[in-house]
Amino acid sequence: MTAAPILSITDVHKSYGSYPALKGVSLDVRQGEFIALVGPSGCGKTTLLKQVAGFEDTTSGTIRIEGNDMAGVPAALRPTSMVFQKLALFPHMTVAQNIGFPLKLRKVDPKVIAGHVDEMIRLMELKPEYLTRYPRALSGGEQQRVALARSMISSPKLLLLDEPLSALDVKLKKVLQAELKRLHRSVGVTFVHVTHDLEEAMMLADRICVMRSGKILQLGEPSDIYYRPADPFVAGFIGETNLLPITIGARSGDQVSYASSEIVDAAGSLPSSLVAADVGQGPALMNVRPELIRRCEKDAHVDCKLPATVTELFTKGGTVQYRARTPGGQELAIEIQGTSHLPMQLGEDVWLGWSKKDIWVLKPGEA
Ligand SMILES: Nc1ncnc2c1ncn2[C@@H]1O[C@H](COP(=O)(O)OP(=O)(O)OP(=O)(O)O)[C@@H](O)[C@H]1O
Repeated sequence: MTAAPILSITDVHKSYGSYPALKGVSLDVRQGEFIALVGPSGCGKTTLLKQVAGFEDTTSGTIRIEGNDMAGVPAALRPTSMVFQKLALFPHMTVAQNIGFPLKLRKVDPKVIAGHVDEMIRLMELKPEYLTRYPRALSGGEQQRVALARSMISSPKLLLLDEPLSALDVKLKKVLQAELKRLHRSVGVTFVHVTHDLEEAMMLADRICVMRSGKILQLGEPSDIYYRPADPFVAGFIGETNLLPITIGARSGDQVSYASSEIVDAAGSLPSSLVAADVGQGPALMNVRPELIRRCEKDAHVDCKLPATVTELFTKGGTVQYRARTPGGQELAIEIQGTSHLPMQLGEDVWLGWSKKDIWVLKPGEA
């Protein structure tokens, strides 16, 4: 990282009574970055946003924005703006009054406010005739755009988004996701976005931060998180996956030998670049995503293959999802794209193969 981070969170703890909601979180966010915070319900995502926004005092640790320690700085004086899942639009104010409210609080001249409101309306692609309407006369998606417009009007350095799209239907959500991405590109503001939707996180974020039980498990680019998860929990949380038990042997040059009771691999070794640094000799897990697995012939020249019986199949639009079981009892998930005929039938004995380039070997642990 060359430039100083716009947001620097160092060893932040937050307890509610005796309950530790954040247990030593450290995170640096670069200027203009789009960070997605993901993790199971209750892992501390909203709590972390609240500490950054200044809605709550941290129990210990430091939060710096543009290098300035935020300890004791009230929310209103922080260069942040937060958008909530449940809209906090004022029902008795028009759209224009709602959007302009943060500037009114700062006693900005009403004419100047009107100019900024017009700018925000254009930025959020809201129709000018909405300005005089009340929130109840807008759709859910339009209300969320008004909320975004209001959060942007005070030119925050950091926009904190707490699941702003989760209440919208799927179609509208897609539209607003594209809007968020466009907004982020056009304004250059740094976004920290909490979401339950992993596809949304993958699609929007420059880096994804995976949290669990008040801690950060992994921070990385979407492809890193997806293809090189830090542990079995991240691997399974970030999409369906297969974790196949293997035994790691000796390293020799850039290859690591391995053995498996089920996987047939003529080479019996893996490039060490596919093995996480903390994996030593002994038990490990080979992470193989469902979409990397294909049906193959028994004598096919593929990097890895194993026999299995198809136990379930679900057609899902352009893809077919299968479940299969190996003779050793390993359950496998397989996803095959865009076929008009079914490549495998229920109950069929098949061989399944994959190439090594997108696998990842990680240490066993709590999934
Ligand atoms: N004001 C509070 N008093 C007591 N406990 C709280 C308070 N706020 C949050 N918690 C607890 O802290 C933990 C973290 O909550 P938080 O809202 O940050 O989770 P989250 O990851 O945002 O969850 P979700 O995805 O469900 O929104 C939860 O167990 C929650 O019950």
